[in-house]
Amino acid sequence: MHLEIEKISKSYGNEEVIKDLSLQLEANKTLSILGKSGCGKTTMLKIIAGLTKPDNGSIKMAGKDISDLSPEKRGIVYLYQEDLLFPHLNVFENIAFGLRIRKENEADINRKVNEMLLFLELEKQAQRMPHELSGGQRQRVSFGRAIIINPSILLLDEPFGSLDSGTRQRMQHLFKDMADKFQITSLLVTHDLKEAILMGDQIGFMKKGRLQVYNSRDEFINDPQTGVQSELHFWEGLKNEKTEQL
Ligand SMILES: Nc1ncnc2c1ncn2[C@@H]1O[C@H](COP(=O)(O)OP(=O)(O)OP(=O)(O)O)[C@@H](O)[C@H]1O
Repeated sequence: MHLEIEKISKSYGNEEVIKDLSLQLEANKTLSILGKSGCGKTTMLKIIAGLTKPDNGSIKMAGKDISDLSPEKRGIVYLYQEDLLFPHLNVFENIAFGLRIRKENEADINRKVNEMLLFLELEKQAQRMPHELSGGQRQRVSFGRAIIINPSILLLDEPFGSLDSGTRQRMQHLFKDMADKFQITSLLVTHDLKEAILMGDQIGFMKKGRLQVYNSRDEFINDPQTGVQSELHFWEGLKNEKTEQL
């Protein structure tokens, strides 16, 4: 198992924000987690990234306990909605940044960044500065920057939240292609039911700090608390009304 979280909890004052949270995630899979605002999704991601210390519980990666490792040593990338690009660096250099920090040689950097630019369909924008890009293009650059360093786990916090629905859909498909090609293991949190179903190999539902993971899409769809059933009834009701009017 690539990621194993066992019985993590976290309180702020009297508020228990994460309650006995456990999950397991295989390598090269995506776990999407659906939950309402305030249910503890971001806190969970911060704990996995090492930015927040849990009160109890353990985190293992590839069998090794990483609970006491600093964020830098975990090799995890945490990408959130407002993730900013470096404004003074062009697209190429934004994507190359992590490789330069790791002191990779120039030929490797050029090869990897050019491959990534091609994949992201950003080769024509390579020399542009972030302020000269659209929201969707900026988003693609931030994915490229995150994925090029081959993170052990990619944590995505509402990554498509600020995009219009067409761009959002394109980005969801692009991310799925990238996850396959670059063999990414990721956790993605979202408020969006369809996004959770579309993106996840496994789907989790978080409510008031408790996480339930469903191992199949059917299990998730059939549980009334996930909201899929009421969504289906809504559309069915609308369809029947229309048919009656005809
Ligand atoms: N540093 C902190 N100090 C005190 N309380 C906090 C802190 N961080 C989060 N909380 C509280 O923990 C709860 C969960 O917050 P969290 O940000 O994890 O929710 P979320 O599910 O990510 O919400 P959203 O979808 O709105 O981002 C909230 O009630 C929040 O007020």
